[in-house]
Amino acid sequence: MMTSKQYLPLYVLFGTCEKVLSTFIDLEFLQNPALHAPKIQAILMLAQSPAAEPSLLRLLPSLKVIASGGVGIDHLDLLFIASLGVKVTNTPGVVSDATADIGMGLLLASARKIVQVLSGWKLQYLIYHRFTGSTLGIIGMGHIGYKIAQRGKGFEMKILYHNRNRRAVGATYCENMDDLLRRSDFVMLAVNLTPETTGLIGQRELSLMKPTATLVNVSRGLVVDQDALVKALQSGTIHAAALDVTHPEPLPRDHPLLSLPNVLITPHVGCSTYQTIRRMVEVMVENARAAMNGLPIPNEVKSQ
Ligand SMILES: O=C(O)[C@H](O)CO
Repeated sequence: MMTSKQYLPLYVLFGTCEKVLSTFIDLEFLQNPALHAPKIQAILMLAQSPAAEPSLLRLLPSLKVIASGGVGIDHLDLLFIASLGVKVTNTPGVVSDATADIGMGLLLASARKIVQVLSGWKLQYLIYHRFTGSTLGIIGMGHIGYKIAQRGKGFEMKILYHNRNRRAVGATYCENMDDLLRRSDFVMLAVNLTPETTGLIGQRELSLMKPTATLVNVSRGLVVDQDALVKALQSGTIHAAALDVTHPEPLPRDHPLLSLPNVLITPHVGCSTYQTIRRMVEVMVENARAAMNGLPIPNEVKSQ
């Protein structure tokens, strides 16, 4: 049975999971982290937490590991952290089902305008583009992309995907992303945020999409050029967008994406189920413990 005292050398940067984490960590410890800084060997943080500042990390001479929850590690400066001799871990696979669920939920809600019609009869929203049997283009065929493809097949969708390499996923590979953009009724972004994927979808890419198409993003806000997206949605270049991620999060209240009638936005809740977060925290703790004890680390992320 774990007790919080065993975890005294952990310092937690809270994201949205305070309740779950507090079952593992002695909250009293957080009152005065500076006092404990020399003892801290591990930081647990969530993928959507603010970046771990170099100025903070330099204060922690005993730090061995940053155990990040979720799959994305774009909030971490891997090269700088490696230069401190500190390991980084994530929790791949744990978030895939829940994130794919949100992706499909957004897709379906957007296609059938479920949010727009919730409050009753609004004639302009009563006819939809079909969902079952349409073409779904997935950009990024990792764990999450794969789970989305499986769900799409349940809706009898034709599945296209674009990825750095071809995978045996029972879907049509588009080596050229433009080809996928031209052919898809729904485009789902499920890539990691890297320098190569930052701004992946801009004005040119949006102009290749069908005017009836919907863009769904469960990846990271920065994968899309948001100004270009606003223009594409206002001008009818594409039909709609459904976003679980934006940049920044949350968007400022006066951001045009928040008032467009053809946009649905959820607040980065892809992985937010009790079961996913609990498992995520368990894996974070397993990773942190392994690194702290010099054991093989289950999910180490190497800097390139
Ligand atoms: O990166 C992830 O896994 C999700 O965005 C959760 O933060």
